[in-house]
Amino acid sequence: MEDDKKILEDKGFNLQGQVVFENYSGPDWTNKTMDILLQKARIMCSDEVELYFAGVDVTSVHLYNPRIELEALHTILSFLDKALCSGYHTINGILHTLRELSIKLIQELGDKIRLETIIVTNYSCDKERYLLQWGKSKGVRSKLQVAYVEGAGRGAIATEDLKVGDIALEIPVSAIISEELVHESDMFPILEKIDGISLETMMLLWSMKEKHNPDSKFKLYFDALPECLYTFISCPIDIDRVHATGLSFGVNAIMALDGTLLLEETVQAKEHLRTQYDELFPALCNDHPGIFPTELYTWDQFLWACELWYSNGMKVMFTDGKLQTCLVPIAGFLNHSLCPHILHYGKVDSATNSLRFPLSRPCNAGEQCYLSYGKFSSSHLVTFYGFLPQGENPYDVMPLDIDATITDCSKDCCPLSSWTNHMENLETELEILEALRSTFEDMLETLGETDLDDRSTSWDVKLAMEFKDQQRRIVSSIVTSCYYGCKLLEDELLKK
Ligand SMILES: C[S@@+](CC[C@H](N)C(=O)[O-])C[C@H]1O[C@@H](n2cnc3c(N)ncnc32)[C@H](O)[C@@H]1O
Repeated sequence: MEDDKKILEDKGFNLQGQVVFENYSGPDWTNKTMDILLQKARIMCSDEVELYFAGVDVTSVHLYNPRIELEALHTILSFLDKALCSGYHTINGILHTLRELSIKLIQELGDKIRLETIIVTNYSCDKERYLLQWGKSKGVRSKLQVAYVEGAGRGAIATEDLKVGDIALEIPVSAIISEELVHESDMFPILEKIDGISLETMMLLWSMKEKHNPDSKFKLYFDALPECLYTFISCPIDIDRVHATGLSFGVNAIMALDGTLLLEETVQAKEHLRTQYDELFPALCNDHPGIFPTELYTWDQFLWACELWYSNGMKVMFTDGKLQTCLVPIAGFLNHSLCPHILHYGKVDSATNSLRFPLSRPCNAGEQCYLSYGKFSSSHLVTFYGFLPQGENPYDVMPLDIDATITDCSKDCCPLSSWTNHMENLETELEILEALRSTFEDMLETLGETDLDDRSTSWDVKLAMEFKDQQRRIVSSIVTSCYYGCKLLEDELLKK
């Protein structure tokens, strides 16, 4: 927030929340004004990391990821809508023109980034249809239907042309799986006595049993979940492994991750879960066999539930201000995209007591409607969701240990002429860039070559190899940038 403020001030923007429409003349007035609004909105919509990477050129459209562009346009649209509602009639015409332009820009952005969805027609969607019918009977309103889509299991498809602001889906609170259910269950009095147990773990244990309850209110929800998460067989759309995450990677996939940081991440995450499981079981089954039947609380079932909650859990803010991780039937069919249709969701609307999923960009009938799961790196998406998003992920991270022993000239050098100072700075930069190049070259070597013959048909090995390929491409482009950076600096130093 402080960074946002500073950059806005540096760029000469007014921080009091007021927007001054400068008196541009000529036909380009609307475009120029929109440009200024966009520059401001891009900064407001960027977080600390995004601002850091955008650097001095924060307002340039080229450095921005489409999600920020969409957020920025959407912020402007909301601002214009609010202004129009507040009834400053003298400038209504201007506001309407700007509003039309922002809608047009959102549409154009959507056209640029549209992902092709291939619907797989030879799979029955009966269970999903039953769930939708159940939803309707519980007051769910939906402009989406469910279909199998290539590469992602099920997906939500728009049944009609949806505009910005339309509500694609509305789920009443009574149809959401939340903590309330565990509180009402017979396991709560036992679980609440366990030191340090979180409500999320309680929900997880509740869902492991509820999934087998023939009288469950959420039976159709559990029935529509993929049966088996550990099918490492070849399957064109990997239906059976939807919700299987990096946590169920087999030995070959783990081996394929060698040289990547994801290896450590998945191993550690799994170890953490195993410890958590061992702390609870078999003790709970032994002490309360009626409530925790041994056959429902195996390690495999525990891992299944963890994967379900990681890949389908949604943070919901209820009207009392409490934030809970919930399972939201039907909304759980929405897949993730780096520039989704639905950006803002998760807060229960107090007027309707429902969770609404409004569109931030249009979605045509027949098109897959995407949600944002959050600003996650590819390694996080692989570990906790079991997929790699299409396109370049601006949230990918590459943690680095920087050796702080590289000479810092600025501290102990005596005052120098500006030319000498400039040259010394260049030398330091060259030294740093060379050190970075060598670090990334080592990393590239550790990642090794792709052995195409090794590509197995199992989903986990394929995913691990894809991830490694992607890491290799990122590291290799960093090495190339460092190489050209060094060359530029060397040329500059030769002018000495
Ligand atoms: C909330 S569910 C979404 C619906 C899911 N496709 C299904 O069939 O139930 C999350 C899971 O969907 C899959 N998924 C979501 N977005 C995806 C994407 N962009 N590409 C591939 N798989 C995706 C992953 O398996 C993820 O764990």
